[in-house]
Formats: sequence, structure tokens, C-alpha cells
Amino acid sequence: MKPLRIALTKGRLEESTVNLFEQIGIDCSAVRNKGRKLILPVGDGLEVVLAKAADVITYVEHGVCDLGVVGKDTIMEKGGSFYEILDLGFGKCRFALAGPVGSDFFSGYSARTIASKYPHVAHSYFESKAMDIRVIKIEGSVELAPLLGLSDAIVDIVETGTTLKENGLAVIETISDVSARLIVNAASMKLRKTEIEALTDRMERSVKLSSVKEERVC
Ligand SMILES: Nc1ncnc2c1ncn2[C@@H]1O[C@H](COP(=O)(O)OP(=O)(O)OP(=O)(O)O)[C@@H](O)[C@H]1O
Ligand SMILES: O=P(O)(O)OC[C@H]1O[C@H](OP(=O)(O)OP(=O)(O)O)[C@H](O)[C@@H]1O
Repeated sequence: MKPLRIALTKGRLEESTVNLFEQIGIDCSAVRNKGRKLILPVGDGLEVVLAKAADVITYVEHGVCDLGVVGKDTIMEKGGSFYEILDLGFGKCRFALAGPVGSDFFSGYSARTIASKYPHVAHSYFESKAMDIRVIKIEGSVELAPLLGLSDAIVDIVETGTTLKENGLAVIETISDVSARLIVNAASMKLRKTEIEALTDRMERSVKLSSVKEERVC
């Protein structure tokens, strides 16, 4: 039987995903000592693929990976055809509209300009408010755009709020919560149902346990 292949988002979500796998008893030493390797066999008949967030969705959609771990932000921006089956409870942050401290974004009638790494999310948010806006796509350090006078505000991820604060910006409105999600290819969900359910049940139990521990600490 070929291994179940799971695409993990490299970077911020990687450590927490590997921790979750280890909590459910999967040997991830190959990932821990990966060097520059991108496809890594781990325990329990699983194979890990390390990819950029948007590519995780592409690989799962096309069925070359059975499962994927990706942020809700990427899912909201890119969309696609797959099952989103579990909120993994880590990679927590939020989407927010933010602008210069003291600016009154919603006053006046002129069309506003928004800078964002997430143009689709920005468009949908303002569409729901029936507001006419122009969105300029920025690839990173989006906070620069209003500081440089390119936009009135930004739609971006906020975690601790430090980047906004240190650049004289503040949240105007929270758009939605974001966290890491487990996604599954539609055909794999049918063809490898038993294996996928066995794995996701273990992951779900571990996620629930972690959230109980988190509540106790709080
Ligand atoms: N403070 C944060 N900033 C950005 N993403 C965060 C943050 N906290 C959690 N995340 C989650 O981590 C995921 C991966 O973020 P990461 O910055 O590693 O990759 P990325 O957004 O593709 O950036 P890059 O293009 O720099 O690799 C995001 O898609 C999001 O779901
Ligand atoms: O609220 P905070 O804890 O400060 O985190 C939010 C910042 O982190 C992310 O940027 P990232 O570090 O991924 O760099 P990027 O802007 O180049 O994408 C995000 O785009 C914000 O800039």
C-alpha cells in the first residue's frame, strides 16, 4: 500500500504540525533532520511533503497529496475544491482591517484604497459592506503601504499586534479568526477513508486535549 501523503505548510505552521504528529506517536525524526529534503517518510505509513501554503492547496486539490495542513487565511484567499475537516487549534491569528492611528476610515464618500497580500479576502469583506474600494496587491510588509501613502488602510494578518503598533497603525475592525486547518482531497476521502479517519481521529483527540490544557493555563 502506498503511503498516505500529507503536505505541510513550511515556516510558521511547521513546528506545531510536527509537534502534533509527535503527540499522536508518529516518529518525525526525518522531518526534524530534513536538511534540504522536501519529501520525508515519517512513521505510521505517512509521507510528509513540505510546501508553501498556497501550494499545499494545489497539491491536495490535484490529488498528488491526500491531506494538507494550511492556514484558514490561505483557504479563504485561494479557495478550491477539497474537504476542510479539522481546526488544528494552532497558528492562531486574525484577519483585520487596519489603518493609521486616529484616521477615520469609514467617514466620507470617496472610494478607499486597500493594500493587501490577500486581495480576494479584502474584496469579499468590502463587498459584504457594499463599499466601493480599490485593492492593491502587496507581497509582504503590507504595513508599509499606508505609511508610504499608497493606501488608506490594509487588510492583513494580526497576531500579537506588535507590527501594527510599532508602525503607528491600529486595528479598525476584525474580519475573521484564522488558524491551521486539516484539508483532504475529495477522492482520497472516499478511496482511503479508513486510514484517513483513523489518522484524523487521533489528531482530533490530541487537539481537544491541547485546548483543554490551554484553558486550564488561562
Ligand atoms: N503573525 C503571523 N503572520 C503571518 N501568518 C501567521 C501568523 N501567525 C500565524 N500565521 C499562519 O501561518 C501561516 C504561514 O505563515 P508564514 O509566514 O510561515 O508563510 P507565508 O505567509 O507563506 O509567508 P512567506 O511568504 O514569508 O513564506 C499563515 O498562512 C497563517 O495561517
Ligand atoms: O501582529 P504581529 O504578531 O506583529 O504579526 C503580524 C505580522 O506578521 C505577518 O508578517 P510576516 O512576518 O509573515 O511578514 P510579511 O509581512 O513579509 O508577510 C503579518 O503580515 C504581519 O505583518
